[in-house]
Amino acid sequence: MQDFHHNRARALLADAEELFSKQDVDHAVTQMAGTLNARFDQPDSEEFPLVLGVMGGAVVFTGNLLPQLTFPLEFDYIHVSRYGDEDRGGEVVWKVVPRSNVSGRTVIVLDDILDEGETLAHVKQRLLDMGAREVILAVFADKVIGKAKPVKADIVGITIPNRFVVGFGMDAYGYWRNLPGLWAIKTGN
Ligand SMILES: O=P(O)(O)OC[C@H]1O[C@H](OP(=O)(O)OP(=O)(O)O)[C@H](O)[C@@H]1O
Ligand SMILES: Nc1nc2[nH]cnc2c(=O)[nH]1
Repeated sequence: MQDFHHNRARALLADAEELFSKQDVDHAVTQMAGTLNARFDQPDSEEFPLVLGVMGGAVVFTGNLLPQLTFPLEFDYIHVSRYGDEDRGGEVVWKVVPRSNVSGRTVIVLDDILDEGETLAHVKQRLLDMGAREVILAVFADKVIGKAKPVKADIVGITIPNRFVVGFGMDAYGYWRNLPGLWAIKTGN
């Protein structure tokens, strides 16, 4: 069993291509933090935004971004999945829904990737329905898919080509969320 996973994970990576190095990724996250700090770290600002990480893919992005934010905030998470262990999206499945603390708040949603946009469109709508005053979508990677998306990110770290990527929290078949850079895999493995 363990051999199977080792072999499959290694084969996946052997066929993959690094698109963004750890340095590229770090630089992009720091730029995103700068954008958020420019809005929320103001001397006379009384805003106290709620930052929501979208688990599981956003776990690494969230962990890297949060210590670079310099303003008072509340952190919480939601858990939504639509890909599971597949490389194609399906139905949006809520595993942990937003808590009632979103009502009346400015909510900053952190997610690893905006692909077809279905996940974040659902997330944004649910937060607005629950009474969020403003929803800011901050995505680490925005994929160029050649067609319109149901939602647009407000803050983007990197723009990536239309390939299935792993690393920096993103997985293929459950593998390689732990890679520090971003790699494109061959799909259909
Ligand atoms: O724009 P979309 O096409 O909807 O895809 C984007 C979503 O896909 C990934 O989640 P996934 O369903 O793989 O769950 P995970 O975060 O647990 O990996 C990613 O974390 C985004 O939330
Ligand atoms: N790991 C991963 N998850 C995704 N969810 C939507 N697009 C992607 C992608 O390219 N990679």
